[in-house]
Amino acid sequence: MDGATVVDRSEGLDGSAVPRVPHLPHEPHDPTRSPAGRGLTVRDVVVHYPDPASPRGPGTTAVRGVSLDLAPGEVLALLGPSGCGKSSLLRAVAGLEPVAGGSIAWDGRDLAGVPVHRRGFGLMFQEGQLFPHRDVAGNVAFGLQMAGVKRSAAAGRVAELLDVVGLSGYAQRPVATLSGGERQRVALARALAPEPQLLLLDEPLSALDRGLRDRLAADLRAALVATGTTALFVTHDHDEAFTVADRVAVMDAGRLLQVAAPEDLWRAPASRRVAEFLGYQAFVAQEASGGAGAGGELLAIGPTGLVLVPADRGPGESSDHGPGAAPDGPDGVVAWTAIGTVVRSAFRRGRTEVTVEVDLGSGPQRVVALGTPSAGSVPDGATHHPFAPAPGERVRVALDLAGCAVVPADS
Ligand SMILES: Nc1ncnc2c1ncn2[C@@H]1O[C@H](COP(=O)(O)OP(=O)(O)OP(=O)(O)O)[C@@H](O)[C@H]1O
Repeated sequence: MDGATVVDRSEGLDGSAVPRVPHLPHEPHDPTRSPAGRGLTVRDVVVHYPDPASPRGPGTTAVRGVSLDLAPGEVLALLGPSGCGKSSLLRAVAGLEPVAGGSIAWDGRDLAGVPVHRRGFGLMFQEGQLFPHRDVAGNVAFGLQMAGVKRSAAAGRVAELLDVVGLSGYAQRPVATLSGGERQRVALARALAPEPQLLLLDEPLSALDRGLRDRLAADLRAALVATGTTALFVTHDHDEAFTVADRVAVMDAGRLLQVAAPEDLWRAPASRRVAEFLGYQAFVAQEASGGAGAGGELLAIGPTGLVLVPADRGPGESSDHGPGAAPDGPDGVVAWTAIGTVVRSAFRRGRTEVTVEVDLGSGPQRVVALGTPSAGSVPDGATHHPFAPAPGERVRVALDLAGCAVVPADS
């Protein structure tokens, strides 16, 4: 490790300056949120896979007592790391996997024993699995034909759906000529066409490249909202979950950790594990950071929670915010600072992200701090280039509390 890294404790980590973070109440998980049992009701569901090599072995319990509700018209994302049980839960709701415990109901009707094709649910997977011998319209019309919808009525619905997914004019295109993103749009139109009472989507965008995923996630949300579709959406990508869903359910190791609207989840993660999964990059004991009366809590520092400040800027020159205030931007920087060593600088999305090795109280670690013009901008005619320090330079990082949250320390 780089011996040059130091903590400037005299300037706040253990001392005078007190970081103040708006402390939002954590939304408790309320499994009875759905009005009068309408929509999807999942109660204490367990999904267990026997060990194929040894039927008497312990097998794998993929879902461990999950309860959640999905109101009509709501889009809920199941978010969690690979192997946490998202797909198993989705498949159990679809009827593709038996439940080893608990119950799944739609509009108050228990679905135990109701086969997949009688649940009235639509499915869409990572690879849209289009019919290669049908054109775009033929693919979208498939579900309608299965449901006995007349050809003339189906044609109108197909045109409507192609419009919703942004593929007007594509009706006669052979699917082999489509890009990956266009194929997933067709798959979405096909899944929406029969107006499923619940649409189940399993990583529908994960086969696409990053930029396309971002665009399609927004379009997917628009299509679900425009058609009033109730949807359960599985993803391991929090950006995608936040873009598509009304509420996000975070899963880990078969259990549900927190269910909340994206903004609430981001501002008040219920535990360190949830915060880590959302991308909070560092955790500082409140005692160490000088938080008043904050025993048992951690300050969770998000991707925008650290900024660079000029090396000569002391705590006394920092902004002063009252308790509960939610500072944002460079003005939100408080006196809590530490000195570290630059590992690299990268200019991304219009800002400089500086990776700094620094000790925030629990040993040296790498964090990303945002360069701001106030950190030492370089005049260039009418414009200012953000400060981009070179590797090895010593810099001072400071908190931007608008990018931080408080989580329980023992979580
Ligand atoms: N058919 C199966 N037989 C045995 N074990 C299975 C089966 N399907 C999944 N599992 C196991 O159950 C656990 C949960 O898997 P699941 O696919 O539900 O997770 P996931 O969160 O959807 O993961 P990913 O994001 O990687 O798809 C994993 O340990 C997995 O190995």
